[in-house]
Amino acid sequence: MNQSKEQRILNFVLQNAVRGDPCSVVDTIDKYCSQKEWAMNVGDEKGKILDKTVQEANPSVALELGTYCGYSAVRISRLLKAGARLLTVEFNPEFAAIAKQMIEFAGVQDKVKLLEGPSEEIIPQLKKKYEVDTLDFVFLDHWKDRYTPDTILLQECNLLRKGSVLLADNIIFPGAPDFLNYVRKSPHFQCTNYPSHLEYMQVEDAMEKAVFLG
Ligand SMILES: O=C(NC/C=C/[C@H]1O[C@@H](Sc2ccncc2)[C@H](O)[C@@H]1O)c1cc([N+](=O)[O-])cc(O)c1O
Ligand SMILES: [Mg+2]
Repeated sequence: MNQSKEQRILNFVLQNAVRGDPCSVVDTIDKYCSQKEWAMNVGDEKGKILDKTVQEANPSVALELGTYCGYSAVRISRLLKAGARLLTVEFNPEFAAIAKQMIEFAGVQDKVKLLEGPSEEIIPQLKKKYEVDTLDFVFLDHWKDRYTPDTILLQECNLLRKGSVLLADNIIFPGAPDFLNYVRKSPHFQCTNYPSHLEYMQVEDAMEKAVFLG
């Protein structure tokens, strides 16, 4: 049975990156996906925006929706302070298995908890089952039509506090128009747009930061 693209990305990392070095894992994925096979990792250009936003928020508890191969989970967790944790949600079992190995190879497994299942099921479990009080940072990079319902769900589950930072990928391509509308029109969010480019391509894209005002 021939390998999946995601398996080929993982194998390239296992053979070319430095075990226990998250930066080398991130750089190696970017090398493969820019030179060999495109894949929907946030990439290095938007990754730098992600880095700055994470460092500014300096979260104790962060949530990622859409793990895929674990690129942004490794990228985010490498910046977390001692004792801080990232919960990342992935519902595709094949992707979750790849991401688990990617996270372990990078040596960030003590900071990252991969939750398998759809975000709409996992989010309501975060407080009781995963001992979350409120979320300091949320990275949205899953199905684009889930950004808005999941943002509403996070509020309904009282998982956001004054100052919680949401960062959404792909605002332009593939686009998340209803999310953009929702957060920009809502009195509960202060929004900032970060123009960028689609990972590994010369296509316009952008990220949107939405800070919850309570
Ligand atoms: O479609 C995109 N992303 C969807 C990502 C989806 C990821 O999240 C879950 S869905 C899920 C996870 C958790 N809960 C519910 C659903 C999928 O199994 C995948 O791992 C995308 C597409 C392009 N592009 O250029 O076409 C570029 C990008 O940067 C993208 O992020
Ligand atoms: Mg994306």
